[in-house]
Parts: sequence; C-alpha cells; structure tokens
Amino acid sequence: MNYFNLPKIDLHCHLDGSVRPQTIIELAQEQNISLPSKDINEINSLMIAPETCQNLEEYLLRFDLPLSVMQTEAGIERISFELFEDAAKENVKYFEVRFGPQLHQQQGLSFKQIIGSAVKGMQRAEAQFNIKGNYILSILRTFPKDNINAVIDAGAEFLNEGVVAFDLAGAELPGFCHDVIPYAKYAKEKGYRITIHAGEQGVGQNVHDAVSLLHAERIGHGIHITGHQEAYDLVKDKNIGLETCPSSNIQTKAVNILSEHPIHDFHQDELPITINTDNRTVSNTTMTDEVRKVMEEFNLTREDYFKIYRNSVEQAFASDEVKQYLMQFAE
Ligand SMILES: O=c1[nH]cnc2c1ncn2[C@H]1C[C@H](O)[C@@H](CO)O1
Ligand SMILES: [Zn+2]
Repeated sequence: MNYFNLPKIDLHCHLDGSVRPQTIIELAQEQNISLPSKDINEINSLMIAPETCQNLEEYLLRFDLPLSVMQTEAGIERISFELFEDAAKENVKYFEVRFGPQLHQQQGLSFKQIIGSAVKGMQRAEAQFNIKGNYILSILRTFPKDNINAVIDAGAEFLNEGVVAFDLAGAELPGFCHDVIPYAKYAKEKGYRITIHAGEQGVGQNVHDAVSLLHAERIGHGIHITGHQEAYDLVKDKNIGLETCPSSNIQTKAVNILSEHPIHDFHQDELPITINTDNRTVSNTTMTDEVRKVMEEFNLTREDYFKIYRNSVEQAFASDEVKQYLMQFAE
C-alpha cells in the first residue's frame, strides 16, 4: 500500500517536538543563540530521543533545544508554518497541533503574542497548501498553576479561529487530575474542547479521572486502560477518542515493542483509536511512518485504515464544515 498517498489526519502532535533541525540552526544564528553544534546531523541527533530512553521524563529532556529558538514571534510563526507545510506535503489533510504557551515566555512574550504567532503561521500554511488545522493549548502539569487561567483567557480570543482545545501535558503522576479540576472547568465554560495526556505512564486511573473529573472528550495515549477495567469501560461507553502515538510510546517505554501496543486490540474492540505522530523530530517520524508501522505490524487492511481515518474525522475538534470536507477523502 502507498502510505504516503493515503489521506491522513494527525490529532496529536507537539509544535516544539516537531521543529526542523535546519531551522533551529538558522533561528539560533538570527537570534544570537549559541548552540552545542552547528552541524545539522549533530543537532538532529541531539533532538531525537533514543530508543534507550528510560521513561517519559528522559524523553522530555529533548525539548529544551527547540524551545530555545521559540521565544520570539517570528521564530514561533516560522516553525508553525513549516510544520503545517511538512504535514501537507505527506497528505495530511487535517492537523491539530499543540504546544505549551507557558514555555515560550523566556524573553517576555505575552500569551497573546505566543498563541497569535502560532495561529498566524498555521493560517499562512493553510492558504498555501492543501491542509486545514487547529491549535490545542497544553498546560504543563509540572508548572506553577498561577498563570493557567491567563493562558485560557489569551487563547479564548482565538477560539474557533485557530484554537480549539485545552490539554495537560508533561510528566504524568498518579492522581494529577484532582489538582486541575477548576482550570479544566474554566476552559470548558469558555468554549474549549478538552483532551488530556493520560494513561501514558502506567496509570489507568488517570484516564478515568481525566474523563470523569475533567470531562476529557479525547485522551492522549491512554494505553494503560488495558490494566484498568473501569477506565476501559468508561472510554468505551463514552466513545472517548484515543490519540495513539506508536513510536513515541516505544521511546518513553509506555510499551516495550510495537507488537505489544494495545492499539490493535482496541481497534478490534471498536474503541475509537486514531494514529498520530506526537513529536515529528523528537520521535523521528511522520504520519506516513506511523501509519505504515501500525498497518504492517498488525496486518491491517485498507478497510481498517479508513475506519481509523473516519474515527479521526469524528474525533477531530473541527467545524462540521471541515469534517464534511474530510469525509470526502474516506473510502
Ligand atoms: O508524549 C508526551 N507526553 C507528555 N508530555 C509531552 C509529550 N510530548 C511532549 N510533551 C510535552 C513537552 C513539550 O514541551 C510540551 C508542550 O508541547 O508537551
Ligand atoms: Zn503528546
């Protein structure tokens, strides 16, 4: 099967984990930032998380380098544009990208400037390439909570004009949802859709909490509902979209090898799974690669693929008009 030509949808991709290495070199030069190396291969290898990572925390260390050049409006706008360009060029028809505005304030940008720059880069790419997109704002679970509402307020100005959802990302501790209930509630009241990273690092209860306490409509990863019947049943009953990211899950040791990934069992049990990249540079991947890996490992058919594609359309935080457009590509 020609995986490159298949129409694709990516609902879970981080902007800061998906920066072109060459762009890091060029932006560092423009911004007078010194890099550990100017060699593209060296920068590339510093950004890619190795298969030997011990856990998610080690994987997350790879984000400091790209974030160093994402502290200006021009840098964020360019990186956003290029990510949508790269996805469009491998037939991604719809793309939801997320990032953490709290990580882009090292040089004093306001949340409005940060979010506005990302949206502007996306819209410039939408006008030039055959792709549609939206942004998801990720709050870092390990950060102080005093500016979360300020992120939500700033993003609200772009709601349904480039921004659609609220997310929680970063290292995952058991019970993390309990401390963030008021923030998820505030975001929902403002009109944000909700997706939450949960069940990535072994805690199925976090998925249950994310759905029951934070009203998540989708879950980032969600792998560990496998060992938690109540969470599994809740996901199934409520038709919660599972944003699976196979390569990332192997790097962070959420699963040991692809054949042990529960994505196929979920699919057979008709849970609404989707296939996504998580971090194109840090996980050294593309949508073409992720789709190929899953289809070849589990011997999926073209019919299986389009079932998953339709799950992605249904689970997308896109307008009805965009969803209708995306359904035209489904077989
Ligand atoms: O897979 C992930 N799980 C939890 N957090 C993640 C993952 N990939 C990236 N992040 C974090 C690191 C980024 O700096 C942040 C915002 O994109 O989100
Ligand atoms: Zn993620």
